[in-house]
Amino acid sequence: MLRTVAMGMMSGTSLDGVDAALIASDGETVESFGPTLFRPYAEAERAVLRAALAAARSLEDRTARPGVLAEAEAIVTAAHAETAEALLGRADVDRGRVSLVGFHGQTVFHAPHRFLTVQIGDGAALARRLGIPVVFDFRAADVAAGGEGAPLVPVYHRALVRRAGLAGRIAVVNIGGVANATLVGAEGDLVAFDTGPGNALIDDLVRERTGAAMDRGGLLSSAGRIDEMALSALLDDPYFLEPPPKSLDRDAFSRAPVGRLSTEDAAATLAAFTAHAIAAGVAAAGGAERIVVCGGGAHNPAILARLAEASGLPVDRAEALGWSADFMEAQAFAFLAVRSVAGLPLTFPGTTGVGAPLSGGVFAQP
Ligand SMILES: Nc1ncnc2c1ncn2[C@@H]1O[C@H](COP(=O)(O)OP(=O)(O)OP(=O)(O)O)[C@@H](O)[C@H]1O
Ligand SMILES: CC(=O)N[C@H]1[C@@H]2OC[C@@H](O2)[C@@H](O)[C@@H]1O[C@H](C)C(=O)O
Repeated sequence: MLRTVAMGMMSGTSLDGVDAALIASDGETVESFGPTLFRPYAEAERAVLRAALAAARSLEDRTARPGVLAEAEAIVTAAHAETAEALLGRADVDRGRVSLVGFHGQTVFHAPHRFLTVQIGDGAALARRLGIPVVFDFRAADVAAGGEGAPLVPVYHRALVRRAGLAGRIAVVNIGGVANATLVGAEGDLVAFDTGPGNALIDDLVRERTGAAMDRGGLLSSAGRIDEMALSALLDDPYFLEPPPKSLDRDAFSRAPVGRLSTEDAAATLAAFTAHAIAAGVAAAGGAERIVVCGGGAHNPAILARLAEASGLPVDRAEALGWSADFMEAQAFAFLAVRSVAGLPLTFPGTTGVGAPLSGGVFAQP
């Protein structure tokens, strides 16, 4: 099949900013990885996005943009246009060769059992502004067909595992705001699901207690002691008993059990919560020979150490395999855009619970 140079852009549940990455791919394999760019949200933009997340909880219609949601959508579209322009303008990028953009947008609400998943961001406006076709609204078709609408990245994880020629069953784990795992079997069979919290609870705790956006380098999580009672209370949630496929909204868990702990102990306990939920999820899904970690949580040594301990498995960061921990999702949406245009499936019974492999995404011409 013909290869496309595509740009993928992701604004994840942690609300940290826009990740953009270029890849060359035919939608089956990844020929090469290109330059990447991260554009953080300004604190004022992030405040509007947080307000939009709260407002979106009462949405009944996924296309409605009442009040702050319209403002947030304009911010998301503008931030992505700016990021794409900046990446396309770089000296190491040949703008004329980039022929497709995959635009995830920003999830503001995810309730697939109510047939509702809401990603804000105007794909048609982005296509016009960039003069490049854009694929967006990747989750809607899967949810409409009865799937979870997430995770979508597993088919990209499989392409990377095949490309690296890894043997055995591999767990690729993304620790973003929420954490998700893809188990890639030796035959390429896929089981995927959101494991539980990623960094969102830690981010919210640290913002409230210190004003910082994150526990950078895991310094607080590493300095604290895990409160086992609080950890048990956190893990005592029916979500962890549900079989995969399953997916989560960013704000599915409460951090009330760590409310009385010092900031360090609370952060350590929340890091352990993330790690234990991943380890338990991987084990319940049949286990793996190794775990490869990507997403921002790969920068938190307390999460990685607890994950190795709780799973008893070798845990590597994506970089150990030559993959990008920070831009894997952006690359994935480039890959998914190419698959969408080719009519290839994005989701599978094992990844979202959809009845049969299904393509998705909405195509916008400039
Ligand atoms: N240097 C760092 N030290 C510690 N934590 C970090 C570091 N860099 C990023 N993180 C954590 O990772 C988060 C961002 O991760 P990432 O970009 O993978 O999430 P996302 O893509 O927004 O979310 P999701 O995958 O759920 O959609 C930050 O909010 C922060 O908690
Ligand atoms: C609804 C939604 O946006 N979910 C995100 C979120 O962040 C991580 C996890 O929860 C995953 O399910 C998904 O993102 C990645 C990119 C995915 O779809 O694979």
